[in-house]
Amino acid sequence: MGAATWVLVLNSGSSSLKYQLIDMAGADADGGAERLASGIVERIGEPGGVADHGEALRRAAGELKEQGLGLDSPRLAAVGHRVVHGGTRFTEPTLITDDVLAGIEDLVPLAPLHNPANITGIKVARELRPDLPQVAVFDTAFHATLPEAAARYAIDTATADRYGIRRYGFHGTSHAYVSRATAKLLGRDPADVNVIVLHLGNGASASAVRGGVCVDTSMGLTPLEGLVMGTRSGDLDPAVVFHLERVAGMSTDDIDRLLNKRSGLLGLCGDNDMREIGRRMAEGDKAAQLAFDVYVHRLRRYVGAFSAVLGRVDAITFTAGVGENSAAVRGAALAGLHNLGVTMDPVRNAVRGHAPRLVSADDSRVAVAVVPTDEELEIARDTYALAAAPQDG
Ligand SMILES: Nc1ncnc2c1ncn2[C@@H]1O[C@H](COP(=O)(O)OP(=O)(O)O)[C@@H](O)[C@H]1O
Ligand SMILES: CC(=O)OP(=O)(O)O
Ligand SMILES: [Mg+2]
Repeated sequence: MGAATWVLVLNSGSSSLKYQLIDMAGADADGGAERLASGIVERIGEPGGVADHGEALRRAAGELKEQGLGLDSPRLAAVGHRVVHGGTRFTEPTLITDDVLAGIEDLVPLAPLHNPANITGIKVARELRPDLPQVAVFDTAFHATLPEAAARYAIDTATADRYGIRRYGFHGTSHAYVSRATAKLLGRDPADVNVIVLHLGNGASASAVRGGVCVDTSMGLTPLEGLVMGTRSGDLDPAVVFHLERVAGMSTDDIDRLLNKRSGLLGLCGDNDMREIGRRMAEGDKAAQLAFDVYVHRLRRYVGAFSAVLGRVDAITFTAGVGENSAAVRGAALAGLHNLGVTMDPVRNAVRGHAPRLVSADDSRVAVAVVPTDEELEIARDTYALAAAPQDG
């Protein structure tokens, strides 16, 4: 029988559970981890779907068992959980104790769509394998290095400090993984490379990474700020909220739902999937075109802003569902930015692929890259390093 080198990674979203079982036996900084199984349980809490994240995890466990990879296996070393909000308390991967779990529960008001699902995943995994180390890997952790000038909102300091109001940033495992992978693609040491990472999935965020250290990011107190997303508005004048309260008579919860669930691409054109928007644009659909234009305009603003924040930019990297797959978004976001040293290669940009690749012209001062993200592998590495790797000495 082999040693316990498997890590189960759970990535609970607001209505889905993604899981992967990864064997870390041969893993090093450059790869070697082996994906044994992966799956997704979708439509959690929706008609026709499973009831909650607890049931989703039991279903995932059943699917693994059918493949001969049951969670009762002695090869399983630890469970790694994506936890979206770590607040100021959790800035490193953390072994989950009762006290840590209580700390994650305290952060629910800052991430009401995300942290409750993560907490259910932790509780059910502990029930299934109480003997195993469980590790929380926080979306916010990579952004803990933000300088105060970038992390502070310009509001009354006492109020901000009392209520923990500051920029936390999210998608940190993705920004960390992709910025390192970009340096590797360029054949350079991450410590010497400045990268703007554009993580464009359902949730979307940009970050500015200087020498491997995050110095700015577009998401804020919650994952609502910044870029236009599938269903979230991203940046807007905070007075929009007061206006909707006073003039439209909407409640705080109504506005929360509006901005998180009925805005972004969906709010602008009725579709939140960039593939469908592309099809509609090809048919001359004006609403779809406007949604695309607003999305891209916001992206360009952040590219410009983070170019100024970094001073010297070595690479701009696209990742996640839209970033990895939409040549149209990449092309439009970076068109005509020669003054910033960016020249795309339209042919390279149009080629589909699954490997990290360059899509800029050879004479572009700033490299433009597409790098598939792998949040699960990053979480598995953090989990294994903390809980399961053979200790020296
Ligand atoms: N071929 C494609 N072309 C354009 N957009 C795509 C394509 N495939 C996926 N997407 C976009 O990626 C989004 C999902 O991204 P993903 O990173 O998987 O999201 P998340 O992990 O946040 O759920 C979809 O909503 C869709 O807009
Ligand atoms: C933090 C966040 O926005 O996550 P997701 O993209 O999974 O919704
Ligand atoms: Mg994602």
